[in-house]
Amino acid sequence: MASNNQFVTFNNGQEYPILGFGTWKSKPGEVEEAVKVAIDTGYRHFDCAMFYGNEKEIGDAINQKIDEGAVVREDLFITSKLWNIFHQPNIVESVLKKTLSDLQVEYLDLYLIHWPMAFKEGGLNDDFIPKDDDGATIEGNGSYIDTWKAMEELVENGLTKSIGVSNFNKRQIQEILDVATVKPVNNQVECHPYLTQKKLKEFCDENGIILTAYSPLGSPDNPWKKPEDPTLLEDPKIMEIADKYNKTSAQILIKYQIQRGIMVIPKSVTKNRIESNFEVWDFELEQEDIDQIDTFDCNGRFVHMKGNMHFKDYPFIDEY
Ligand SMILES: NC(=O)C1=CN([C@@H]2O[C@H](COP(=O)(O)OP(=O)(O)OC[C@H]3O[C@@H](n4cnc5c(N)ncnc54)[C@H](OP(=O)(O)O)[C@@H]3O)[C@@H](O)[C@H]2O)C=CC1
Ligand SMILES: CC(=O)C(C)=O
Repeated sequence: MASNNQFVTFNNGQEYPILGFGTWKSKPGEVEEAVKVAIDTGYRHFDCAMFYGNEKEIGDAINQKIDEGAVVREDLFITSKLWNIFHQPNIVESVLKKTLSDLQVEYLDLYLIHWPMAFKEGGLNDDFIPKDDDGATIEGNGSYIDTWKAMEELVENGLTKSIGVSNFNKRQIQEILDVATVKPVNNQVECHPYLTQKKLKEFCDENGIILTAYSPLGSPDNPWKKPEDPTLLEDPKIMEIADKYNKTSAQILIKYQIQRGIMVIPKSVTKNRIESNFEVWDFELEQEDIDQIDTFDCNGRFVHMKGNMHFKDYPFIDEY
């Protein structure tokens, strides 16, 4: 099944599977089994983050599969992300080394700055969301430009093959490009039919940066979801297209991104969903259906971190 994988090529020549496996909200206790099922299904690209609190269990799953001979390390493409309290350059390498130790691997394939905005600086044992007495997140002094310079050293030291960013807007990416000696290969952002990221994609295409679509199914288990929020997977217009191809809504949402050349990382801890989300290689959406899905854009964001809107590097004030 793994042979069905389709790859993108980064600006540094590294190839990466276009379809990956999300792990946010996958609890310790369930994520280990989910990752093992995913590897058996054929997924080779795993999207992780220290913030998700489950890298140790993901590492256990990966290593069990390596030990039993199902895969070798070189078959896998593992992404992780540097959290917002770790922007100070002198701590970046030790934070990555903690992720490597939890994932039980010698190197990452892709390491991202998780958000452009910095929270109050902390260490590995500190709260990931530092709060003041009123319960508001405390902003930090970090600058993503300085952080980027420390990220470049990780590539030079062989700790990660590629580096990139996540949740960065056009202006913030341009600032990185202006100083980079190692170019970002990837910007991971929320992306689905309600937020197609057309303009950001055009800018990234022009600069050789591949987008990854997070929350591609509309993140129905998102902790900030309100009852009145639309459920993308049940959108009648998506369901109609799914019926036309005899596919599920999830498969249409995943294939939509693949045909746009966008990496896509749906999350599931449910065996039959993990499997069916990977069964997207035997059909092609017609261009008229892709064009129609493009028209569903309504700047609909599920992961907005609105509580941090006043931070100097909050990314979602700019148009894109
Ligand atoms: N860089 C960043 O800041 C961010 C990165 N991410 C990354 O992107 C990944 C995906 O995004 P996420 O927000 O988790 O949301 P998704 O859009 O992937 O949706 C996940 C939800 O959809 C359900 N689901 C999965 N497959 C199906 C299916 N075939 N039919 C019906 N329901 C289904 C899952 O349920 P169940 O698990 O119960 O099966 C879960 O509730 C994350 O896990 C994370 O790795 C996400 C947000 C922010
Ligand atoms: C889910 C995630 O990656 C966030 C909120 O940063």
